[in-house]
Parts: sequence; structure tokens; C-alpha cells
Amino acid sequence: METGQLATASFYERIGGGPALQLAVGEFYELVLADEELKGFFAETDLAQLKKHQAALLASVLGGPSAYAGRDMVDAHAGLGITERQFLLVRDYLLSVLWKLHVPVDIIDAVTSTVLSLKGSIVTA
Ligand code: HEM
Repeated sequence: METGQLATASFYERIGGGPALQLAVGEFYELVLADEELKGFFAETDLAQLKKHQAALLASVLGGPSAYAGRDMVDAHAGLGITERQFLLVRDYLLSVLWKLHVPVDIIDAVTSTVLSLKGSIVTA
């Protein structure tokens, strides 16, 4: 029954699966790359690969396929000298995209906690 399916659907399924995540990740990097304080970090980055990894990481956090094949968060951000302020800016861009796409609030809460738990691995300045 429909309601039974809704009750057991993962966050990943509830937001629309892979296509919805790709949209969210695309919009997220548009915001990040338009920010003067952040865009320099990505000057040398293969953006297609980055978006693919970011979407895969989010998918596994949200209970979808766990196909994340990127580096762990410490290795990916080592030596970048990211400050807490820059970390919070990036977090806010991610959350703003999720709000804009009408992602339900319980899912936003879960993403917020996960992102916060990564702070110690990402902030090095
Ligand atoms: C908010 C939480 C964050 C998450 C979940 C996250 C996640 C990721 C992921 C999954 C990758 C790809 C790793 C790979 O391809 O192997 C990545 C790479 C990267 N991230 Fe983050 N990130 C976060 C915050 C930040 C912040 C705050 C900055 C800079 C201000 C940043 C800058 C970068 C850069 C520059 C790369 C690419 C590094 C390279 O090309 O070698 N990230 N991140």
C-alpha cells in the first residue's frame, strides 16, 4: 500500500533519488563557485568528478546506494587551509539548496548533523 511504502522509504527515495541529488549538487556548486571567498579553492579541481563524488556521498548519507568512491574527508581537504567560517559558508549553501528543493525538514536535520560531524576533518586553519 502507498502509505506503507512511504513509511519505509529511505531519505534518498523520499527526495527523488539520484536525479534529485544531481540537481541539488549542481545548484550547490553554482553557489559555491560564485562565492569570491570560496571559488579559489576549486581552481584546479576536476568539477565533474567532484560533483559525482559529492552526489555519491550524499546518496550514502541519505540511505541510498553506498557507491562513494572518493577520498575520505581528511585526505580530500588536507592542506587546503579551510577556516571554520568557510566551512560554515559551504554548509549554508548546501542547506539553502535543500530548503529550496523542498527537502523535508527531518532529512535536512540529518544532513545538518552529518555535515557538522565532518567539521573536524575538513577545517584545518
Ligand atoms: C561541508 C562539508 C563538506 C563536504 C561533505 C565535502 C565533501 C567533499 C567531497 C565528497 C569531495 C570529493 C573528494 C574526492 O573527489 O575524492 C570534496 C572535495 C573538495 N572539497 Fe569538500 N566538502 C565539504 C566542505 C568543503 C569546504 C568548506 C571547502 C572549501 C572551502 C571544500 C573544498 C573542497 C575542494 C577544493 C575539493 C577538491 C580537492 C581536490 O580537487 O583535490 N570542501 N569535498
